[in-house]
Amino acid sequence: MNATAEAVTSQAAAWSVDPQKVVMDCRLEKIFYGDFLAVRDSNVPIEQNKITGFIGPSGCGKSTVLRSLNRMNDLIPVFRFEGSVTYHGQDIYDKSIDPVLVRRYIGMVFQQPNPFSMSIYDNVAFGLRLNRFKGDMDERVEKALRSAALWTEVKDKLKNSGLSLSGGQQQRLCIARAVATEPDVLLMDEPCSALDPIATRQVEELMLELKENYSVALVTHNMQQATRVADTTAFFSVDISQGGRTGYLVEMGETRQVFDDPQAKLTKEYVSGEFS
Ligand SMILES: Nc1ncnc2c1ncn2[C@@H]1O[C@H](COP(=O)(O)OP(=O)(O)OP(=O)(O)O)[C@@H](O)[C@H]1O
Repeated sequence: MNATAEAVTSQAAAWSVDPQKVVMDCRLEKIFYGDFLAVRDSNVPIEQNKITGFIGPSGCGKSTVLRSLNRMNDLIPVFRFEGSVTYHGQDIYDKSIDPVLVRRYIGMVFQQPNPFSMSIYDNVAFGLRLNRFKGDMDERVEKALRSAALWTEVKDKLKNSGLSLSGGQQQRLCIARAVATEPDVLLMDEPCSALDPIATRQVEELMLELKENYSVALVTHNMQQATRVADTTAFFSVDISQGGRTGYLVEMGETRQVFDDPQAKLTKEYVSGEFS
């Protein structure tokens, strides 16, 4: 069986998900940058209150897929999307949908902690002000910082610059900023790659707490991290059979199954470290 046929079969065979628990139904048919087909044929359901991990070798399209889930790629002029991403029954790529509103409900945390050059308080309040939040700002800022497990460390220095924090604290500040507007889904693109092991562990523990209230999609290069935090894992690979380098979903399932009993040969080779 060739890689393409194997991928289609394994996706179908490995896993079935209860549609009632799917918060985002992502059917990614083709994603282009200009003429380059970056990702094809990947159905990636994101389940409610679970962490869905995306793993795979460099360049297989993990970040492209993640950024397609809240229309972040729209900011790239050559980006073109075919397929649908349905959030609570609404296709976010429908012409009538405002991408800014999409990002209000589907928030994002990036690889490099990127606090704005402003106070800790203002960093968290930023999105609320943008959305013309009329409620008690202090209360919401505190709530967001508590959700990001940062409150006790910063409560006495809220006027200090966000840039004065350590890398791990900055990343938790970015998580606080993302959750302040109370989104529904959090997209996290390698949120620990710039952090040391202690800060990584703190952010991982935070992710496990956050999934009580949010549905999380997580790109990670770190397979141990996927096994520690992801409920479900999607493994992507690169198809070079047509002369290009096109990413596609090989297999998706419960994390334990993907790592301990992979259905596809490619998944088995990847999780056992035979190729990276
Ligand atoms: N803005 C862009 N313009 C053109 N091509 C891009 C752009 N962003 C990504 N690509 C290409 O799309 C493909 C997938 O990239 P992507 O960053 O999504 O992969 P990835 O699996 O997240 O990689 P990594 O693990 O190295 O971060 C790569 O071939 C990359 O060069």
